[in-house]
Parts: sequence; structure tokens; C-alpha cells
Amino acid sequence: MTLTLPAPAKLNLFLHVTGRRSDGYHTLQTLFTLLDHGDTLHFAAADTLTLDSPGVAGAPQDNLVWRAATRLREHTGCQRGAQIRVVKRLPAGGGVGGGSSDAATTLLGLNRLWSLGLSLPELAAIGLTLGADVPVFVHGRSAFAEGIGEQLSFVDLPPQWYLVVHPGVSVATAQIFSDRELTRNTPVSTVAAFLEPATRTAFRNDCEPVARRLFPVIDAALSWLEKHAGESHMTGTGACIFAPVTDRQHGETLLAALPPHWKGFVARSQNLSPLHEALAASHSDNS
Ligand SMILES: C[C@@](CO)(OP(=O)(O)O)[C@H](O)COP(=O)(O)OP(=O)(O)OC[C@H]1O[C@@H](n2ccc(N)nc2=O)[C@H](O)[C@@H]1O
Ligand SMILES: Nc1ncnc2c1ncn2[C@@H]1O[C@H](COP(=O)(O)OP(=O)(O)O)[C@@H](O)[C@H]1O
Repeated sequence: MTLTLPAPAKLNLFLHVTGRRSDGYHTLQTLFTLLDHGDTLHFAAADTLTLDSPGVAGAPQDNLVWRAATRLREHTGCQRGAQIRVVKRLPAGGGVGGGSSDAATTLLGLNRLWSLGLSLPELAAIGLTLGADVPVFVHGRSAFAEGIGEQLSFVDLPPQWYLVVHPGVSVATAQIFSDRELTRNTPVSTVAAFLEPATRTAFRNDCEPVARRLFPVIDAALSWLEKHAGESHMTGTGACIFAPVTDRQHGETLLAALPPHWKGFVARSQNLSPLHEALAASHSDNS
């Protein structure tokens, strides 16, 4: 049996840091939307576990795909293997959640390949041990997140096209959260206030001023995008920035005008993850 599944990108439409817990982790309020652009993972049944993941730096056993697969085997006692191949499109340390999304796709893909029958909440709980953003990709729905990002309330957002720009630097999440100047006391708000046009300008990404100061290229890219596309934000702890655009054509026109040292992509938001759509389609193919 083989399976080919997407690992979509996410955007944090806003990100407020509301406090810091005694273990050092920060409490957040953030709105996740999923995009129709991302990595692709190929799974094939095999006797042993192997991973081919070109373009991801570091030791293979640190790859979140490998860690998700071994964590799933430990959790279930399953001894089966798989050949996994990752086609990487999302920039690592880009704030678009590529590694977390790869991990979630691995959990759902192997759950199917190995016929484990774990529920989404069970897979999300395993995912949370790998990273704060994995559960939202496991559930595969746009969501308002609180706590350290694991308390999810699913929301339906109007579909929207975005231009996403990668300024060419990789940002370590811990570097932003350890910065002395990070705003850590944004008042707690509600998702309803974000969805209400009259109050929406009050929302922002608290990590953005820190990232702009530490990485001048993020500052330059945001200034470029604000000038050419209007309202623009950083996603997560960076480095990618994004702006809503009217349609694909509008996004492609701006993309073509980007300074040559920056890359980007145009994508549309989806309330249901492309991963869940693909799993549903492959289920009906195999039944
Ligand atoms: C803040 C977000 C928003 O999407 O940023 P991005 O990583 O997407 O840019 C994520 O939730 C990040 O999740 P993730 O990237 O999985 O972070 P983790 O590996 O769990 O944490 C890396 C480090 O960042 C710090 N950290 C992370 C999350 C958090 N809520 N508070 C923190 O203080 C901790 O020092 C932690 O050791
Ligand atoms: N499959 C993977 N894809 C991308 N990064 C990975 C992967 N596995 C491990 N990593 C590590 O996780 C870090 C965060 O990756 P990623 O989720 O892409 O960033 P972000 O959370 O900023 O969107 C990377 O810098 C990299 O060291």
C-alpha cells in the first residue's frame, strides 16, 4: 500500500503573548489558518522504517517526521515499517509550520498505513509532545488557540488569498521568546473581536517588533510588503511575512515584483486541511 499526502502551511493571522508560565513557556492567543500550499509526503509499507528528506538540515533522527513515526511506534507498540519520502517546499524556521505539519501528516499517514485506528484527539496528544503547533495540523481546521497553543477552538474563516514572502533567514522560535523586549502582557481578548471588522485592527503579532529588530531583512521585507500590498504581518515567530491579496493573479503580480533575493508563494486559505481532504479521498479509493 502507498499513500501520498500533503503537509500544508499555516499562518498565524495574529499572535498575542499574554503571559509566561512558571516553566518558561509563554501563553498565547493566536488564530491559525491553513493554506493550500505545503510539503508532500510519500509513504510506502515496508519491513523497516526509512526516511528520505532532502533539504532538512540536521541529523535524520532529529527530523520531525522520524520523531513522529518513532513516537507513534512507541505509543502503540506497532513494529511495522514504512519508507517515507518528503518533498520539502516550506522554509524551515519560516513560521509557516512546515516541520510541525510534516509531523502531523506522518502521524495521520502512518495511522492509516498501519491500520492503527487512533482518533484525532489521541494523535493530537502524541503530536503535542513533538511541538506546540502539531495538534492544529492533526485536527486540520482553522482554529483559535490559547494556552501554549494547544487549547483549540475551531472557527470557520472566509476563504482568502495570501502572498507569503520568505526573506531568506531562519528564525529560531526560542530566540524570539527569550528576548528581553518581547511584549508579554497583551490583554486577553476573544476571537469574536478579531472577526469583527470594527475591532480587528487592534490585533497584531507581538513577536514582530522583536524579529524586525533582530533580523533587519525581516524589517525590510515587511516595509516592502506594506508599501506594495497594504496590511501585512509576520506569521508565528517569523521569518515569513504575509499580506491578503484579492486573488491569485494579484498575488502572482506582486510575487513577480519581489526583489530577487526574496522568495514567496501565493496560496488560498482553507477551513479544512488539504491533508484531511486527501485522506478522505484515499479512503474512498481503497474502499
Ligand atoms: C509561537 C509559534 C506560533 O505558531 O511559533 P512558530 O514556531 O510557528 O513560528 C509556535 O506555537 C511555536 O511552536 P513550536 O515551534 O512547536 O515551538 P516549540 O518547539 O514547542 O518551542 C521552542 C521554544 O520556544 C519557546 N516557546 C515556545 C512556545 C511557547 N508558547 N512559548 C515559548 O516560550 C520555548 O523556549 C521552547 O523551548
Ligand atoms: N521535517 C522538517 N521540516 C522542517 N524543519 C524540521 C523538520 N524536522 C525538524 N525540523 C527542525 O524544526 C525547526 C522548525 O521548523 P519549522 O516547523 O519548519 O519552523 P516554524 O515552526 O518556524 O514554522 C527547523 O529549524 C528544523 O531544525
